[in-house]
Amino acid sequence: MRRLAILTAGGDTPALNATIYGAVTRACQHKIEMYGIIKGFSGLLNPRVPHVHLNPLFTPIPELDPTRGGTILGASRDYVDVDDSEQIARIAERLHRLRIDGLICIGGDGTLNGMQALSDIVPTVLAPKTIDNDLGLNYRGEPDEWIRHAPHETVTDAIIKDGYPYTRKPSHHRFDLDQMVNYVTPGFATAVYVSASGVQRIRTTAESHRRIAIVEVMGRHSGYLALGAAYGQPDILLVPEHRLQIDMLVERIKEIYTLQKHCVIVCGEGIVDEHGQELGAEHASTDPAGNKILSGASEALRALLIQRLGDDYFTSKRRNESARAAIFTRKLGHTQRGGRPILFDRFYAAQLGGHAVDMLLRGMANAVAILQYTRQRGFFLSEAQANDFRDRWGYIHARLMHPSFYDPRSLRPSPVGIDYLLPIFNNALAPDDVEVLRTELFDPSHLTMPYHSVNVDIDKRIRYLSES
Ligand SMILES: Nc1ncnc2c1ncn2[C@@H]1O[C@H](COP(=O)(O)OP(=O)(O)OP(=O)(O)O)[C@@H](O)[C@H]1O
Ligand SMILES: O=P(O)(O)OC[C@H]1O[C@](O)(CO)[C@@H](O)[C@@H]1O
Repeated sequence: MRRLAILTAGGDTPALNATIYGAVTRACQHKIEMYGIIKGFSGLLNPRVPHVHLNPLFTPIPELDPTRGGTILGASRDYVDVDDSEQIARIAERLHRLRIDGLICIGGDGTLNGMQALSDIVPTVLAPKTIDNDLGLNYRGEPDEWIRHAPHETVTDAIIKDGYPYTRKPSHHRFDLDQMVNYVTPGFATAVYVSASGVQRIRTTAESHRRIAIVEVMGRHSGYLALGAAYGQPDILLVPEHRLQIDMLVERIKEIYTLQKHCVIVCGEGIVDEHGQELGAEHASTDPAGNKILSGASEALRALLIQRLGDDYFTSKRRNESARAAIFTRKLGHTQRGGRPILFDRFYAAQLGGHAVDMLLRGMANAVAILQYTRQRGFFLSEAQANDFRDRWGYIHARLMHPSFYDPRSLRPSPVGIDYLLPIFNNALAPDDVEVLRTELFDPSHLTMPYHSVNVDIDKRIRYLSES
């Protein structure tokens, strides 16, 4: 292989540049040229295929800094239509003219779905990323448990994908952490770091003003991020994999509020009510990939609590605030996806990027570089076939957090959930992750110099395929 291409698709994460860096470093060692495709799949849909040579003279370009969050290549959620054979033929022709021998897509479950069409025309592998930690399997064979229903069938608890409602058969699998496929994905650790810090900061106001804070974290239908936010010591944690038991929740809040005069609740953005309906789904819209944009779980929960607790509850506690004033929400939002990646993400993202290059060199295609963990071996790199992630209809589902990670009675992580988190976070931070704050944030030049975006420098490096 003489020349590879790499792209970043889906939402950004702090570890994308680190993955690109790992892939480029490995490519340099093998004297392979690496072209970065601009803005994910949309770069391939563009007849001029905007791209950047990432390692001229087999040296990584200086803009490629593994500690810089996001992606210097840009990302998008544009769609390669598997059924549009003409579009795919055009992409094949463009890659051929660019003399690309293999492609690395950095992305999550959506990217893996979108990669299928490409792997038929050029050897393609996925290097995983996502803050949601939903790319992977809790155990091999998990995709076979999905049931696809007729497009317009009304089914409770269904997740709608590509127009089809999907539900899960009850699982009889005996879960063991060692069997997870892709234990954790680069991007997740940094997002947890931000979420946990956010929870701690928001508690200050709740505690001082005797309020109930509801902190909403991302993750779509998967509760990993909410689970990880437990490091910020919220009083209550709500995850999408367990239906909300409102009576129990209200009782628990009262107990906590009576004791400590405030309460901090973390909720995943995809939490569901007693009937399996998403709490914040009223305002849902869709992006081109068909992902629901989940909005408003925390606001919907707040409305429920205002109604259930009422002003009287707070008056009885000798507060002169209404329930409306005493219960507030904060979405941590895109802060979870931004900024410098912490050590765990930086290191394993780079390893996975390098591994993706090795996989292509070994002749693998339509495959995924994965990060495995067992109690005996610790973390190690491996690979899986994309088909291992597909259900019987060929669809790759986002991994849900295994329900055993959560204790629905205490509304906290279960012992299994704690065992899951510990290996990731025991040594996740490096001294420089903390030191950087001390040395860089209050740099006096920040007050006088405008922000210099890496996009400006990358723009000067972009080349195009001639249209002739
Ligand atoms: N079923 C599908 N078929 C073809 N392309 C898809 C499909 N699902 C998603 N894609 C494309 O894959 C890319 C990434 O998908 P998506 O936006 O779901 O993010 P992701 O890879 O799951 O990562 P994250 O969830 O972390 O943002 C997008 O460009 C999207 O259009
Ligand atoms: O950046 P956008 O398009 O608002 O997407 C937000 C979604 O992307 C993710 O950050 C990653 O999939 C989700 O957690 C979240 O629901």
